[in-house]
Amino acid sequence: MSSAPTPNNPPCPAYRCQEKDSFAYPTAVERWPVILTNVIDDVYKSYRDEVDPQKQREAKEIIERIGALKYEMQRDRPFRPIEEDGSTDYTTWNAILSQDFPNSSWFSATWLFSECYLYRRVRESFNLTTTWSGYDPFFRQKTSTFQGSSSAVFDLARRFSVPIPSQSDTERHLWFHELAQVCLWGNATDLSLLVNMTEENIKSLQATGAQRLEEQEKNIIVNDLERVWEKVKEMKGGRVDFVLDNAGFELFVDLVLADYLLQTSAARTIYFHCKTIPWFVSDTLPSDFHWLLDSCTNTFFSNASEPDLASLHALALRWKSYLASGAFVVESDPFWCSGYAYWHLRDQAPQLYEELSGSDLVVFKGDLNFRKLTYDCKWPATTRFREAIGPVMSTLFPPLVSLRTNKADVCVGLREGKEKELVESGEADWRWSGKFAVVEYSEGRLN
Ligand SMILES: O=P(O)(O)OC[C@H]1O[C@](O)(CO)[C@@H](O)[C@@H]1O
Repeated sequence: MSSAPTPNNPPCPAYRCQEKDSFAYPTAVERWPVILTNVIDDVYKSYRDEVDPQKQREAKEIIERIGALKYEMQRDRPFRPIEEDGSTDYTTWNAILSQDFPNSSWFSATWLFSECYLYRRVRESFNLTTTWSGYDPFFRQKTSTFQGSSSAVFDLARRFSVPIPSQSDTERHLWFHELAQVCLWGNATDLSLLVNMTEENIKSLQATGAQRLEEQEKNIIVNDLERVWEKVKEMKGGRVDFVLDNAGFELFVDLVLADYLLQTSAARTIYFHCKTIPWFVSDTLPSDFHWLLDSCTNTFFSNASEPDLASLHALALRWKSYLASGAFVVESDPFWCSGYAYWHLRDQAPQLYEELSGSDLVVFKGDLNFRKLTYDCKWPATTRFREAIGPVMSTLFPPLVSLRTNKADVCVGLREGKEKELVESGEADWRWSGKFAVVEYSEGRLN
């Protein structure tokens, strides 16, 4: 590699929305317009009964701005700077725009950057108002999808509401494998992709039973789970960090795994890293985290049976007690909502990097985190994960694992011949169909 990678010049050629054979293209052409239209519909629903004239006027302004954004994006106009919108990060955005994307437009820039910029522009539309600046236009969708996940939520609550009895090493091993897989497949159901999925499709992806997990295990095309277990089984009262992805069901299963790590004393503290602004539709904000705990103890799932509700309440009360005792810590940092790949974590967010350096294991959930770890570029699929996450993350950072269902082109870590097998077995869209997953581990800093 001749020079250090930069956002518009990753270590391998970038995926760009203008490339019709990449998932970037349908994402920009078909999915982004739907997502923006849904934002408009949501604001409309929220303001139509509003009596405050300022709120009404500002809602109309937001709708106009999102309409203009959609027009600009669909016609591949050049990027413009983020307005001074009262946020702390607009200068960082404008610096990257002028340094790295001075002549770029929506389809010519890297897919990773364009998509992050899209969500930052949505936020700008709200930030520029007085009465809507804290509003999350995706909250309604997040809550209704969580409501639709109730059968998997209660399956898990019935099993895990009671504290885990003491376990033999073999039992611990088996439980860890099962819960890590539940946590992995919880990523299959994110809202930006599920625009066209039926409730039945979603339920099948969320199935938590052992038999179903066993069937799905063959779809984990890179599986380092055993290496993760080797690390976890040695841990005693450590620190684990979850760089979260989606709110709702995915967060729920993250909490189940985190709870298991606490109860088995592998971890003493679990840090959850949330987004700072509404992001990729369903990503977790600190408010979503607290909302989830509340929705499991209030009347949100009011149609469930008494025993089911009692299980869920018991589980959520235990999680709340972890928050109160400091065993669960909720954090957020603007870096997670920047346009930078994680190759730049140390230089762009030194404090966050420093803090994460104290972790024993950092769990990166979901597709976008994987894209950012690997710089979202055209690595040969057999590239080693260590190489794709770059020198800092592979040799100076703590052990890390990415739990990701594949929803974008980039993929690394495959064994020789696997890609060919997938394509020949009729899975031409294996990179982004969401049917396959990877668990990729880096043992991190060289002591
Ligand atoms: O919630 P996740 O797993 O990060 O998925 C979001 C991803 O899904 C997609 O919407 C699929 O392309 C990507 O844009 C993004 O990387």
